[in-house]
Amino acid sequence: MTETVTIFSDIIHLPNVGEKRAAALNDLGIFTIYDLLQHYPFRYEDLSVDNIAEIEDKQSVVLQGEVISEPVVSYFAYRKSRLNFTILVNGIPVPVTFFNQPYYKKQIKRNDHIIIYGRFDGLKKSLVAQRLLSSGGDLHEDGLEPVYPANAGIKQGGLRKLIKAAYDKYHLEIPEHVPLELKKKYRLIDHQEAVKNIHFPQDERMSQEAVRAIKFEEFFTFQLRLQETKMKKDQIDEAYIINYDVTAIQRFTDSLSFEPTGAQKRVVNEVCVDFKSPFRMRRMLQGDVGSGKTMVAAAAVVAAHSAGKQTAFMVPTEILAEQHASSLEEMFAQFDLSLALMTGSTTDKRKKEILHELSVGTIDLVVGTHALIQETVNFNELGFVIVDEQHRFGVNQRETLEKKGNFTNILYMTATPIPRSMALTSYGDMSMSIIDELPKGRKAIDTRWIQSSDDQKIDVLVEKALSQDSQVYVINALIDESETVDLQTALETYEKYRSQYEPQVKVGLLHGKMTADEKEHIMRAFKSNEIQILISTTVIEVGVDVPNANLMVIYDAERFGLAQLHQLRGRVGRGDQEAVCLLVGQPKTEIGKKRLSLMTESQDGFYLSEKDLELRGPGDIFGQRQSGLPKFKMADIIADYPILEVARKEALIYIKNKMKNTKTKEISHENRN
Ligand SMILES: Nc1ncnc2c1ncn2[C@@H]1O[C@H](COP(=O)(O)OP(=O)(O)OP(=O)(O)O)[C@@H](O)[C@H]1O
Repeated sequence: MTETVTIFSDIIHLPNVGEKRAAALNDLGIFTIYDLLQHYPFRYEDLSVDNIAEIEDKQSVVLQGEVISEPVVSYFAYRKSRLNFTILVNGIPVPVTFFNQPYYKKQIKRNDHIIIYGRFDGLKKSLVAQRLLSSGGDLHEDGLEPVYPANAGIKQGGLRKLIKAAYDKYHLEIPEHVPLELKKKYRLIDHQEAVKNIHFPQDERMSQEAVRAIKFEEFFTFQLRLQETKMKKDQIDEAYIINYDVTAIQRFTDSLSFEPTGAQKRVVNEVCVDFKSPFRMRRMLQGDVGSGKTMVAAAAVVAAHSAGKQTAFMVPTEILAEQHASSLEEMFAQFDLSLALMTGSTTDKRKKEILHELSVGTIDLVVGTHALIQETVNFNELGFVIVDEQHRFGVNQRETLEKKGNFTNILYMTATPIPRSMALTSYGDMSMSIIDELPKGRKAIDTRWIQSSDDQKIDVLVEKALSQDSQVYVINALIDESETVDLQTALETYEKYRSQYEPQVKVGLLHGKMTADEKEHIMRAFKSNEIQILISTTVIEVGVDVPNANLMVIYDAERFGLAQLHQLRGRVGRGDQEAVCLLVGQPKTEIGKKRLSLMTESQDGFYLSEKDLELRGPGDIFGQRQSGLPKFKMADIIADYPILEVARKEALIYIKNKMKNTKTKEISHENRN
């Protein structure tokens, strides 16, 4: 039985596509026939005939004229050839040369009317021709010719022919996702029409209309998917309700040594509203560096506890787990709330105790690494899960933890401010909470930028910090993706600082080639002030808290993104002393300069992450693959943000209406029964 070929079938089913061509197409990201139709041009060549009176020197032109001399082929060098003849264009004779295309001689005859494309020499009034567009009785299609991303295995001409063939045969199967009323509202052409016009436009206006419709379609379908997942996950069930005691939260906030900021109070409230609702909470908490996320998490733990629910708090590394456990312990000092820490280093004996206590419910909160997702871990009444730096865990790991409870509410936290546009697109299926306010009295980190590695200036700062018993971070840039090169640079810096400062102070080295244990060991030594100067590559932890470190020197700062520099800078100034961050870098581009001067001007992570996105583009921030950002074929999250906003709003309305209609139908169905 032969398989029915549809627009979604493998590209190999198209005529003129063999294994080799299919492989070349695959390299361009084209796997199905529909992928091929969505392989959009990145520019157009204008193939309408030019007026010879208006053309300029070195311009690509299309000329139409009569051949007035016999075409002659002459050979030179090794297999090189020239085909020469003259055409008469509006009464002006124009000498034409085709290089290395002797075969055109057969198609071009004296007295023919032809149309050719090439580069015009204004001085000599001659044309170096590249293509014959029409000769004899051939029809020349006026208009714009698409130029596609291509490769050695499949070139422009081949792609154009394949796309044309695919369109002719399968255009009726091109899916339409945008509802008619939206197309009317935003004056969008049909998707099928748009695909046609993007590949075969008659003029610029048509191609622009196509681009607009395709971008909307891409964002709209993406948002529909996102919202649908959200709805599915938000199934109503009373079992999700956490009936907390509001006075417990009040007692907790009263017991703190500080007054929560407005943003902290607002976010605690947002979590509480979710707790009381019969939907599963899936909330992402974004907080700027040092904005006090831990307090918010703690208040939520107190709320869950007051309703008799246990909490699991998962973080990516042992150091962070220890850090969180100790600051939470401090916050719960006046509370009857039992906390345990469970990591890979927990002894077997202690682990056994914890496992037992978790299963009988005498531990209210367990903070830990992925040790928490082991099969042996069972809870008595797990109702709340917190995942810190969630992007560092796989989806499976997160789900395994969530499934350890029956109806768990989930709070994800991240210390990397995500620009609004990115957050909406990547995490649109979660609710979002933002802490964009720093605790009162927090001093700005004195951020300076020096152009060259002026050792003297750096030395003065390092010596000053050491004389005040402060500790120092020295960060080396990520030179390239290979850790080997990074390591080399870090090693050189390490040797330099050692020879300069040891044995009076101890210099430590941290890099990505170390095992997790070695890294933890060094970080611990730095935390406990056994090491005073820490030389590190970018492996230094997000969220690491060493309040005694008040100077950070960042070499080759121009190689970092703004968001990353901001994260790094946030490692200092966590105590009550003045902190300095010294950026050493000589950016070669204007953008590079702008980035470093922005760092000296702003301490606001959300502002900087937006700027970073503007300056670098989304792919550059973390590398497209790591960022988890969806890639669109035509639309661009940054440049087309206004369209994204509209598409998101409309997708939401569309889904809500759909749900309403389904309900109405169910009700009228019940009535009939
Ligand atoms: N409202 C507040 N007023 C004063 N100090 C606060 C307030 N909230 C939190 N803090 C203190 O600020 C410090 C930073 O808080 P926390 O560790 O929760 O920050 P964070 O959001 O996790 O930051 P990072 O992501 O940089 O680690 C802690 O020492 C905490 O006790």
